[in-house]
Amino acid sequence: MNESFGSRLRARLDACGPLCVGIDPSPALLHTWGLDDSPAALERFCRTVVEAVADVAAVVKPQSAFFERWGSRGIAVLERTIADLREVGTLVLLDVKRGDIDSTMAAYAEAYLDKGSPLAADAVTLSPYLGFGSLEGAITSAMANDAGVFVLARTSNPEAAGLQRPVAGQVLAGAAAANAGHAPFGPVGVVMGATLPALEHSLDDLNGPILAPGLGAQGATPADVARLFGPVRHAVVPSVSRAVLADPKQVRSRTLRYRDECAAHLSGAAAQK
Ligand SMILES: O=c1ccn([C@@H]2O[C@H](COP(=O)(O)O)[C@@H](O)[C@H]2O)c(=O)[nH]1
Repeated sequence: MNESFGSRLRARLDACGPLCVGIDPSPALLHTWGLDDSPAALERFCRTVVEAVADVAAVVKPQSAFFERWGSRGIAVLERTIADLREVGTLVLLDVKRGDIDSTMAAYAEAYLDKGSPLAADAVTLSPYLGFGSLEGAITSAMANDAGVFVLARTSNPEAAGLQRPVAGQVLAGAAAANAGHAPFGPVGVVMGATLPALEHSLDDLNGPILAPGLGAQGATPADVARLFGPVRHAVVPSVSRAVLADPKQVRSRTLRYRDECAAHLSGAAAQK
């Protein structure tokens, strides 16, 4: 695999439409599915989701926390889930929100981005709160491995606003600088919630993808995605977890509905421009 993450993401968005589906096997969802809270149930949950969405979601985003809570047995399920998805060509964005200093950050990059690692994903989420520069090694590693990173800029949770608002511009500027000259996207995406009341920064110069979580359970709608991200509709990847995972029999149909509604609203935003 020698194609950059940006090229692979572009191809996948063009082929499958603009949706990221989260795999969030929380105790509550396992219970709703009639499963016990165990690593075996975790595996069954993941296999069901992979079978339902792997060919229709551009990106699948396992939430690492729900695997980590089972220690090595949960991590083993995460490894298999990542491998199953990548084998069929679905892009895997591992939601781990890591961020640290030099050699520690390098170890995280090795764990999640190095092609040879058992946990290697196509991209990971990173936290920039030790300084955007602390992520440099991970960005270099992402490029070397044809992988990507998504840096938290303005997250979907309401309590983030006070902390993130003053620094989001720096995060976006750092991402744009790292992406300069790359086509069709650079390797550095950003996370901007679909729940935001408004975008306070332009994303025109980002030249990278935008993960927009918050659809469904957190209250954002496909119309919100188009309202916020219409001007960068080619680069936005709205993300939904609980709203498609709530019923094991409806994971695929709900995924298709969210995907098609997002695509329709985003193309409507194009028509209005
Ligand atoms: O800003 C952010 C960044 C990450 N998340 C994660 O996405 C999913 C959202 O799940 P829903 O069920 O669709 O609400 C979850 O794993 C979060 O940790 C986010 O919500 N917001």
